[in-house]
Order: sequence, then C-alpha cells, then structure tokens
Amino acid sequence: MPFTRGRRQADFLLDVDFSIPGSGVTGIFGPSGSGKTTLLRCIAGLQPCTQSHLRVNGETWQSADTGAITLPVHKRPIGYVFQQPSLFPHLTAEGNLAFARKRATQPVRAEDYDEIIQLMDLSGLLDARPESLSGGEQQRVAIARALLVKPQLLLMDEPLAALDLARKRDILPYLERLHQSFDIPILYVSHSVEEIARLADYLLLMEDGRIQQAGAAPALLSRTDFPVQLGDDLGVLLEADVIERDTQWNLLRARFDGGDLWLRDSGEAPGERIRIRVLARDVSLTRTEDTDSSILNRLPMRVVDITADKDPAMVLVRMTPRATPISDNQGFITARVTRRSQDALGLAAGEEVWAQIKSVAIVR
Ligand SMILES: Nc1ncnc2c1ncn2[C@@H]1O[C@H](COP(=O)(O)OP(=O)(O)OP(=O)(O)O)[C@@H](O)[C@H]1O
Repeated sequence: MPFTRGRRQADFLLDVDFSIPGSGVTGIFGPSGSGKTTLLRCIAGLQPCTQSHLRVNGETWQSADTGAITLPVHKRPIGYVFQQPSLFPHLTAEGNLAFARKRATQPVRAEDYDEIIQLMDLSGLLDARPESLSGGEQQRVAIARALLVKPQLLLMDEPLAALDLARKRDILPYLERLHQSFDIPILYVSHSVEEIARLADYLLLMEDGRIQQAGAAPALLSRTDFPVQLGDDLGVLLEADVIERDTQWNLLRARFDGGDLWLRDSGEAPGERIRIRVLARDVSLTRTEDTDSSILNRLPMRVVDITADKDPAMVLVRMTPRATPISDNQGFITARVTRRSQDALGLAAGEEVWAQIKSVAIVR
C-alpha cells in the first residue's frame, strides 16, 4: 500500500508511503494521535483520502491518479476488528455470526465456517448472548465475524485494549493461531509492546501522521534509539532455536546469533524456533566473569555504544558477542545501568564485558 494522504481534522495530515509484507502481522505502533486509526480507516475506504494509492497483493483498491475509489468500500474484502466487539445484544453469538455470514460478499462454505468456529474455540458459546460472555469471549466472536467475510486483509485496531490483563493473556494465543492459520496480511494497532513483541513480524512506527520507521519487528524493537519512549520495556527481541532440553533442571538451552541462553522449560522442543525478550533492566555487567553467582546466563560481550537514557541517572549499553561480532540488530544485548556504574567499571565502546542476564522471557 504505497501512498495515502488522508485528513481527519483541519490540521492533521496523514502522509505515508510504504509497503508491507503480503502475509503475517504488521504491528502499527506510535503515540496517541499519530494517525494509526486514520491509516486503517483510509485503507478500509472509510476515510476520504486525497492522492491515495492502495494496492493489496497485486490488486489496486484505490488509484492515485484521480483519488477516486477504485473499489467501493463495501466491496473491499476487509475484516475489521475494533477495541469494542460491538455485537448485536439481542442476538446470540451464533446469530451475530449468521448475520455477518449473510452479508459476506462470497458465500461462506460450511467447512470454512467450522474452521473459524474451531479456531476461535466458539462451539460452546454459540447459544450465549453477548451480555453473558466475557469481554475476551465477545472479542473472539468479533474476530470470527471479521473472518467470515473471507478477508484478504485483516485490520485490528487495539483489539485487546478494553480487556483486563488476564483476559488479554487468554486471547493472545487465539491471535497467534489466527496468524498461523490465515495467510493474509494483518494490520495490528496496539500501544502494548508486549503484544507487538509477541505477534508482529513487521512493524510500522508512526509519529505525527508519518511512518518514522518500518522494518522487521525484532530488529526494530531491539533498537536503543526506538523513537517511542519505552522506559522499562526497552530491551531486545531475539529469534532463537531451542537446542537442548535439560530435564533434570527443567531448563532449555536456546541459541541466538549472540550465543546460548538458558531459559525455564515451558515445553518447547529442540529444533523449535522461539522468540525471546531480554529487557535491558534485567541485564547487569561485570568486567570479569562472576562464576560465584546464581545467574546462569553470562555472555562474553564487547560494548558497541553507550547512549543516554531518558532517566539522567541511567545509560543504555549495547553489546555484541566478542567471538562473532554481528552487524544487524539480531544478536545485540542491551543493558540499562547507572551512569555511576558506567564510570566505576570504565565502560566505553570497544571494552570487553560480561553480560549477566537475570531473566529471559519466551514471548512466542
Ligand atoms: N472523529 C474525528 N474527527 C476529526 N478528527 C479526528 C477524529 N478522530 C481523530 N481525529 C484526529 O485525527 C488525528 C489522528 O487520530 P487517530 O485516531 O488516527 O490517532 P491514533 O494514532 O489512532 O491515536 P490513539 O492511539 O489515541 O487511538 C488526531 O489529530 C485526532 O485528533
């Protein structure tokens, strides 16, 4: 979708020119008012846009030449999931789905319907009315409803924002399944780094109606100059392979570009590709290897650069493995330490250190 200009209010201009992968989840991240919802509305054709050109997997939906909508809104094969599920209160879950099914532009085959019900685990909820469903269950019905139109593009605008933390965690596995089962591009707006880290393959960072940065989610989320202030969420997102399972101690060994890490065993099998997150605040530094410590993960690293943190007492130390220095963001570890420790340890670019990693979380 290379080019879109749209207005929501006199002084707000959405001015973007980008392409995203034709499948997988593209996260859209950015401060409030940066234009994330406006972008989705433009893509859906709900927002008048001038000079806009939109192509989805080879098909032109909107042309830049005239600004005229090539494909009318109701014919765009889009599924849209909002923060609020907005189900019809007088219909059961099944009634809500039947309503959407009737309005689908193409007939929905029984096997496709069954697959969607199974995917969202709705068979036990079909007779219930929305008022007797939890927020997470209602949202699963809303996602199923969006899938029933056989979308070629799924737009999700903060679908978990109205749920409490427990419900969010309940529904995230369904979103992952969706990602694995449907080979369509999903545009996913969220304010949550946790959701983006877990779901997104690709990431767009928006600010003031523009795309500030775009790229693979792990690399972008691992940058210390990430334009959105992450604070305690700052860290690195790494792709790793499980290489060993230690049943005696219930641990897993995973290999990423920068070395091996031990993690708590949560059932992943050797050979499995996982995504892990190491928060900068969970990494401490020593000059020599501290073997007399409870910390299992100690990596010999070399400092690449040191940057200021938004907290003046802290700095961000980015490191690469000593043995095999790497050039992209996929093997760096970042530590957030005090400026005082930086001074006491004499930390500077090029210096050798040991990174002690207190905690590693598997995000998917
Ligand atoms: N209904 C509306 N009418 C006019 N202007 C609007 C409307 N909704 C939003 N805007 C304006 O459009 C701009 C972009 O808003 P938008 O909702 O797209 O941002 P956002 O990044 O999705 O924000 P948030 O994260 O808070 O949802 C803002 O300046 C906002 O004030």
